[in-house]
Amino acid sequence: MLRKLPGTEIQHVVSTRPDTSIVYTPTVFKTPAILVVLAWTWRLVAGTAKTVVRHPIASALVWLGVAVGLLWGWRAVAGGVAGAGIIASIWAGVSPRTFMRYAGWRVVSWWRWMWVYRRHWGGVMAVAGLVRSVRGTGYVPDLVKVVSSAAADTVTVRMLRGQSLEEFADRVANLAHGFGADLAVVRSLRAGWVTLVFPRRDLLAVTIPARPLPVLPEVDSVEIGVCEGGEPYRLRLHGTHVLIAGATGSGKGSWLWSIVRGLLPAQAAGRAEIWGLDPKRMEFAYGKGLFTRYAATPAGCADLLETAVAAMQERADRYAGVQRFHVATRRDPFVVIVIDEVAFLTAYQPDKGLRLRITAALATLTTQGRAVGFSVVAALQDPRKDVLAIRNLFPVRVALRLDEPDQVDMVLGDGARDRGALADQIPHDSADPEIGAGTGYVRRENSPDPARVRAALVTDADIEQMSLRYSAARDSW
Ligand SMILES: Nc1ncnc2c1ncn2[C@@H]1O[C@H](COP(=O)(O)OP(=O)(O)OP(=O)(O)O)[C@@H](O)[C@H]1O
Repeated sequence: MLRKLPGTEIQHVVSTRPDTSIVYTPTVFKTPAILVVLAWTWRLVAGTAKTVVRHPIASALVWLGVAVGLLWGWRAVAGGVAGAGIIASIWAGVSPRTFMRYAGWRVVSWWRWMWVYRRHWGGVMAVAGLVRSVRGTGYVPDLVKVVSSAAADTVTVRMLRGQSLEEFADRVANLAHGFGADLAVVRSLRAGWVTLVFPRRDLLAVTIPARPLPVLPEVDSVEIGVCEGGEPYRLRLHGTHVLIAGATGSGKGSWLWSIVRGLLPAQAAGRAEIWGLDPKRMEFAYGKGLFTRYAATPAGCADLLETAVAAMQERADRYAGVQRFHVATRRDPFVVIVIDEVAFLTAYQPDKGLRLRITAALATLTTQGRAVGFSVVAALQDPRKDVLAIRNLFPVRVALRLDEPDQVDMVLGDGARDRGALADQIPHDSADPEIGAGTGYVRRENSPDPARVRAALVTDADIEQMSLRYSAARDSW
């Protein structure tokens, strides 16, 4: 083996153990001291400038402390720190919200940047396989910014040139464990940049009570629940169609009822109509007085869908050449057709004639309804294509808890699971059905990154209250 080594390198071989790669003694070049001093000075200046640019407030405080110390001595610095501490405590006591917003979270962000991320950055990147070596020099993705909130740390990273988002997405588990989080979500920011979100406290772990009924009639979007960061989550309805997929007990009902709840004031004002299709007779029957129209039998559902198609086409004829977009009015209300377990109507329906009628009506509504104010919201358990061939006609899709990892991309589109939509890992406990129920990932129309959200639970008591207030004793069925 040694004979095969080229030329003089044989002299430098220091290890030839069979279980390790060959190690050579390094060739030492004597660098002039002045070059070493210049290189270190340059690194110091560049590092300081970078720190000042990235952390202007913290840097200014440090410089201020140094200046005060030089001018008036360390007692003055200690007095200043104590004074600032007292002011901060009073501020935090009087208005904790503004204190955290303008000062507290900045300090937490800085601390976590330094203690959690900066300290372990190189090591975690190397172990996760995100460091690249080019001609013997190692390159590490650049940790640019950390923003902490009650819910999560959001870490902004500049990738190495030539690196892709997918490389980070493939290593979410390594990154999460490396930085002491339970999970990590990778989001694209812009070309060459990536955002890593490390949830710290799961704001979605608790059941969210039904959202307040809107004060004004709303049709564009309705408040469904809460986003991962704690902000309200609104689902757009007008001008789109929504597919909600989730295993049994995943909480599809809370999504459907939150949609109904959010539209009730608009329906009462005559600007919206909610049509309910309830083939299992389990979901909407309890509050069927809340729907403008309601059907439960397969034949009734087929008739209702065809009625919707006819109304949609009549509206499209009227609009042709006159108006291109729908505006919800009393004459032309926004019609939302809410369907529980659509597979009962499309795949499991034994009557082929009915199945074909229903599939054709659904395809027509989902391809032509958006512009004229007809939206379909459908829920189903099994997202396979043979169960709902037209699933791609739903621009907004929601993946609640799913049984298998493959189903995530079936619902949210290719690569969604790699981007952090771990719908197959949403917790479930048959002893406590509320655990994880209503939690899901949403792929929005304008972003490839899935968002984790949780719908509010609309209880039977909420439905009773809504019925008392809004049931207009409809006689349409
Ligand atoms: N958003 C939520 N928050 C907390 N608990 C919820 C939520 N949604 C549903 N649950 C709980 O989970 C249980 C199952 O919910 P739900 O019936 O809506 O599931 P599903 O997906 O419609 O199931 P199936 O397909 O079998 O009808 C409910 O009884 C309720 O206790």
